Amino acid sequence: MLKEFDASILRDARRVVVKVGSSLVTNEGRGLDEAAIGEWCRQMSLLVREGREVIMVSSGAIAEGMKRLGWTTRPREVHELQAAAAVGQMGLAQMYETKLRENGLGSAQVLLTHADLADRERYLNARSTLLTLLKLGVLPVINENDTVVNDEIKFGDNDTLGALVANLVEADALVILTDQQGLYTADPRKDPTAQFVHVAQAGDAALEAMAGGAGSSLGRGGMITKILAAKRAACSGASTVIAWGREPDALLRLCRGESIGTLLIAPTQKTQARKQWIADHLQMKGSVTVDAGAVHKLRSDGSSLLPIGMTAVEGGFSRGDVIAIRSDDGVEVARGLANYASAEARLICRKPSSQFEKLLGYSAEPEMVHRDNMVLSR
Ligand SMILES: Nc1ncnc2c1ncn2[C@@H]1O[C@H](COP(=O)(O)OP(=O)(O)O)[C@@H](O)[C@H]1O
Ligand SMILES: N[C@@H](CCC(=O)OP(=O)(O)O)C(=O)O
Repeated sequence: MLKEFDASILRDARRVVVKVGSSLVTNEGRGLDEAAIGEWCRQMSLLVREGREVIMVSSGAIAEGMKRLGWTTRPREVHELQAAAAVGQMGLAQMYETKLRENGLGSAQVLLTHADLADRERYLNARSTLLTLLKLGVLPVINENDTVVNDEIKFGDNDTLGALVANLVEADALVILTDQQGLYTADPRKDPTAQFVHVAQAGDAALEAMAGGAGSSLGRGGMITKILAAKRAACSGASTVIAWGREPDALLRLCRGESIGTLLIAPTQKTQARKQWIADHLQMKGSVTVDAGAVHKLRSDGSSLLPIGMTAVEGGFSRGDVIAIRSDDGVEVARGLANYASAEARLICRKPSSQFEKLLGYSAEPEMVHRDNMVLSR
């Protein structure tokens, strides 16, 4: 196990996903905790003002819905849980909107399902929307779209959703705020001798043995889903901090480089992780051939691939598929995520972006493959 809490990880993080659990958000089910939500919103707005990009993943819809409906025990029927989520989500969105606005920040509600992130096209759409919101200086507040999912396809707990969002937007860090100071060697509610874990490597199997289930009937996952979320976030190079949500100024202090909570360090760097994922694609559904000028731009200038440099489109692929980029002698120059399906790519091949709207009926990205989603082949 690692000993040093590397405070520079959070200090240097530009893009951060913050996740808060149901019990914190709803004050153990007593109703939306206005003061706590206000505090997180104040801190997040200060972070945005200093140039960081922040996304919030907030639970609490079901717990708040139960409170508003006067239900004291969690229903077992899925449609009742879904109804509670629909009621509670109104309050949640309203509260975040109000508190962020009070702090001078715009907000946006994004409700996602597993199917949205499993489908390549919807995945890319969700990604583009979130990145656009960040660029606009608006803070996205995400929850699972509980009303349309059933048990088999649910994320279930928002720790997993937080990690998937961190992967989706390639965040530098995931901060999971909960009702404990962080990870202990055993559930501190059950084992008073449990020791605090300051730092460890995300994905270390020993952590999974320490973590138990949820501490209250409101939380879904407990510590185990947080440990697994850290492992998942690490796949795209994001490190995770698990910290107490009521720790004064926790978010600000973490981003100033203070050691708070448990840090689970991603073993691979962000860009390396993403490029590795692209490079590892053995089977590609298609390719594009590019002219000598485009080859030079990709290899020497670090440019994205624009359709004007393409001379042919081979195979059938969808938006979001990994495709090969080849020179006219068939040698693979690079590979990356296609912004356009093959049928559309054929329409805009050799064309400048000014003509895309006329050719496609809509205007979208100027790049066929963006540099961030591309890795050069050796
Ligand atoms: N090893 C552990 N260290 C800390 N907390 C643990 C551990 N194992 C289980 N837990 C429990 O996990 C709970 C936090 O998870 P959960 O109730 O799902 O919260 P949230 O709503 O914040 O996601 C804690 O209150 C604690 O009882
Ligand atoms: N989407 C659900 C959250 C599920 C849940 O309980 O998550 P968590 O409290 O983070 O373990 C809701 O808003 O009620």
